Order: sequence, then structure tokens, then C-alpha cells
Amino acid sequence: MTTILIATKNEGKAKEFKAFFGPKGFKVKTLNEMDELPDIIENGKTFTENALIKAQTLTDKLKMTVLADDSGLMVDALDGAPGIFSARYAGDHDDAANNAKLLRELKGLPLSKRTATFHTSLAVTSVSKEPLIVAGNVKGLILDKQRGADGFGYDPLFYIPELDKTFAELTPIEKNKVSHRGKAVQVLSENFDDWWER
Ligand SMILES: O=c1nc[nH]c2c1ncn2[C@H]1C[C@H](O)[C@@H](COP(=O)(O)OP(=O)(O)OP(=O)(O)O)O1
Ligand SMILES: [Mg+2]
Repeated sequence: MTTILIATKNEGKAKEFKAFFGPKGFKVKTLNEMDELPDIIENGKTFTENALIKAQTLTDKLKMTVLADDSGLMVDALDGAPGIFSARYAGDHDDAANNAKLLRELKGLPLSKRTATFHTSLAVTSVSKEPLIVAGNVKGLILDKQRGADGFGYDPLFYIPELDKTFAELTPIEKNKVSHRGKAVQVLSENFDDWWER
């Protein structure tokens, strides 16, 4: 059985990928189950570069098949910030502080000008293979206060007008149908088997 390592410590993310690779006959592991990890310097200028750096560094060191996700939020009124710096927007990796900072930065701006895009880049790497790279995006609006209790990160502020709900008001299955990560996984599912057999 081939093992695929999901290059994340975020169990919420990992769960979605386990649901995808488990039925394909892969044994799925996350970084939380590895004891020796190389230092990974995510110094890319794009989500895709960072996902690729994470995945390829782990494949090179561990000789394993690896999937890495790099994702984040781009707010139009902030010229695309926080972007690749989404996890550390307010300093630490702290969702509450990040959301508070986002609300401060957008204070007073009407809803129509609070447009934003969530992005996910996925990179899959394996020994002596070219990387497989896919992406997904979703557009929404940043509310002026949080709504909903599910999800993680910026979910309580990210509002989908068509659903009249934030990501934090959706079940995981509902979120997957419309989210950046759900769309990227959809594209992955259309390309993975061909790439793996190549
Ligand atoms: O669906 C999402 N719903 C809400 N927020 C989200 C989502 N997707 C990414 N985000 C935010 C959270 C974090 O502030 C940053 C991701 O950063 P990102 O480096 O990809 O993930 P991470 O550090 O949580 O986990 P890891 O690097 O171990 O995969 O963007
Ligand atoms: Mg991260």
C-alpha cells in the first residue's frame, strides 16, 4: 500500500484529504504522525510556490508521496492582503486576532466594497515524478461582524451572498461544495489518476 503524506498539521484540512485518498487505496498520514521533519522555509511569492516548496522538500527528504495545501484570503480593498500571509496576518497563527485585524482594516467600508477571494493551491509530489499542481478559488464578501460557529480561520467573516451564509454557517459537506479547497480537490480528482499512472 502506498502512503501519502498530507503536509499539514491542521487536522481540519487533513480530514478532507483523507476522504479523498482513503478510497483510492492510499494510507494517509499527516505531519502530526511524523517524528522527524525537515525544516521547510516557505519563502515563495505565491500560494503555488509555497505549496510546491512544502511538498517537494518533504518528498526529497522522506522519499514519500506528499500533498501540500497552501491557501489564504485576498481582499480587493486591501490590494490582495493578507494573501500568502493569511496565517500570520496579525503576528501569530491566531484566528481570532487575524479576524479582528481584518475587521479593523475594513472598518467603515460598505459591504459592496468588501469583495474577497479565497484561494487554495495544491501540490502533489512523488519521487522521480513531475509535480501535479491544481488550484481552486471562491468569491465572497467580508462581513463587518462574525457569523456562525463552524469551520476555522476566516470562515465566520466570509459571506456567500447566493447562500446568505458565511462559511462558518455551512456544514463541512456544504462548505466543500463551494469552497476554494473543495474546488481544488475536485480538479485534483479529475487529474490524479492519470498523473499517478504516468
Ligand atoms: O477554508 C478556509 N476557511 C477559513 N480560513 C481559511 C481557509 N483556508 C485557509 N484559511 C486561512 C486560515 C489561515 O489563516 C490561512 C491558511 O494558511 P495555510 O498556511 O494554508 O494553512 P495552515 O497554516 O492553517 O496549515 P498548514 O500550513 O499546516 O497546512 O488562511
Ligand atoms: Mg501554514
